[in-house]
Amino acid sequence: MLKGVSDFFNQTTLDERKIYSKRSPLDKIRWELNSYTGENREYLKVVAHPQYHLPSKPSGFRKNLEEYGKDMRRVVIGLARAVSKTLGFEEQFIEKALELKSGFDVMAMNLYPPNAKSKGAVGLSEHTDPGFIISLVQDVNGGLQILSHKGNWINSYIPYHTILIQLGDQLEILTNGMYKSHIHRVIVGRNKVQRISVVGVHGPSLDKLISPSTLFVDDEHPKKYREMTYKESLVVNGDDEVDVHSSLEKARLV
Ligand SMILES: O=C(O)CCC(=O)C(=O)O
Ligand SMILES: [Fe+2]
Repeated sequence: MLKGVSDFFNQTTLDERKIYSKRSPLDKIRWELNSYTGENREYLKVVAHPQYHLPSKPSGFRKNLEEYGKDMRRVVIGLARAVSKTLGFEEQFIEKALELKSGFDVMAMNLYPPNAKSKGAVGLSEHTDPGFIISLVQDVNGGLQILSHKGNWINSYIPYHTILIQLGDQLEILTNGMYKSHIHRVIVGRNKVQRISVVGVHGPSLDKLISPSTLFVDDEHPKKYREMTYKESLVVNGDDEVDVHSSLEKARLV
């Protein structure tokens, strides 16, 4: 799958990729190249569920990604059940609360240049991701940092053939802040070679209203987030659904 993504970036011309630049807020495929001090990243984001949208070139790319997407959905449902059980609730708790069966998934394929070709040290500035959970695979190690609860940046080490799972905004909202959406960033300052990551943002159904579950709210733990559909939360800052940008700050009540 990573080879397919690498072929997309390395075996197509810039003009072939530019076809997927922003055309409309309803785009299902979005490409962008950012090269400035705040961001050094080329990316392709595609809607992956309920329906998969993928460029037809290069050959093999589509098939590999579809297969990975299908397998990841099984992992996501499995994790939803495991987390529900860990919380002491019925197995279907998260699946139902987020309507994951018709969940909105986006796959972001990111290419970061080697440091010799980047403008500054930042690949992607600090942010959280929307959704229930976020899956991440990469071709070479280096760059992704996660903010610890003590406020230190931790370099992530992801062993080869491993999928890193991060928590997303809607899990934080559903649990009224018990689980925190991970703050992370990408640093390219020491990267000798280019790095590719494939990030799956696995979210609720677009029309599902997401708010803190009553199971997490009581006199000692007042409601910390306002209610919004997943779609509203994705577009409230003027972004498009396919951009999958966080709006957690807008949802916060306290
Ligand atoms: O490339 C990475 O390691 C992280 C990318 C990321 O955070 C994102 O696409 O939201
Ligand atoms: Fe992210």
